[in-house]
Amino acid sequence: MSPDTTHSESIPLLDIHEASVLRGERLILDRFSLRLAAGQHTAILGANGSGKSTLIRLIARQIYPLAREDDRPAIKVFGRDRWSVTELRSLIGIVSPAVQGDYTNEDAPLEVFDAVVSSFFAARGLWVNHEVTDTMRQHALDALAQVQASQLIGREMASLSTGEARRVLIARALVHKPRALLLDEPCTGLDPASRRRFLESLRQLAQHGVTLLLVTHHVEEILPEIDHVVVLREGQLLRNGSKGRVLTSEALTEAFGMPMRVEKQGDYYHASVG
Ligand SMILES: Nc1ncnc2c1ncn2[C@@H]1O[C@H](COP(=O)(O)OP(=O)(O)OP(=O)(O)O)[C@@H](O)[C@H]1O
Repeated sequence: MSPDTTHSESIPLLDIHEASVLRGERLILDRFSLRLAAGQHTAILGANGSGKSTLIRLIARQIYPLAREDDRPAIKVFGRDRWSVTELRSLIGIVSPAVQGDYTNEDAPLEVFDAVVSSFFAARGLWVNHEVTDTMRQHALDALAQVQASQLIGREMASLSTGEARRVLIARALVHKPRALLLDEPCTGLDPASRRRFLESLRQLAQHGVTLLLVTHHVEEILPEIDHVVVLREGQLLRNGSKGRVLTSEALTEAFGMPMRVEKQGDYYHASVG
């Protein structure tokens, strides 16, 4: 497929068709279908164990669906079912707490700029055989500036706060100028003020051409730019539609198995138990 057709806006970002995922003996996703248009900022919401991480791992090609009886591909990303992981990363950047743990490991020190620029080599840090070009250097500097993290250059990743390290990892994903960013629980570990600042920086990305797929337990983190919401429950798609239609007390009560009250507060939504 030519790069031009791959980048056509008419091709969905994600097209999952009756995908089933088995982990151990258990069917975690059961004939799961979901189609997201290119450019459609989306929040993926669900209780613990509802299948959010499994879905991310499926999109990231860390796990594979069961083969379908009719041999049709169960998952296509930007219209294609075959991608090398490196190719895919340059179209969808993925930032998750698991990735962050790997980059902030004190036993394997890593400087901030190296953490970002080494993304060009799909490596964790630079090695002697990696030749960093001026263009790569500039893209890395631009990406760090885009998430207000330039001042962190020179610091060890392990010395950063949770929010700082997360911004650096988003910069690492942004060096490829991806079309989409898949963020798994991006506000975990942030205090309320850091969370608000961090969400504002995500809004900037959303407004400048990066499609956001935000996986969260928290309705409060759904940015005004996100208009599409997917709710999972027990490995199934419970709701899928516009924010106004999906973020209701009734839907969240069903999703979390407990009475929930959803209210709109300005451009954001708020949910409480009871
Ligand atoms: N490797 C595995 N083997 C067996 N079961 C698994 C495996 N990985 C996940 N599961 C199960 O699959 C279900 C969905 O897990 P998943 O991690 O996708 O949920 P989640 O929505 O991301 O949860 P959380 O919000 O707690 O992170 C859970 O019941 C979990 O116990």
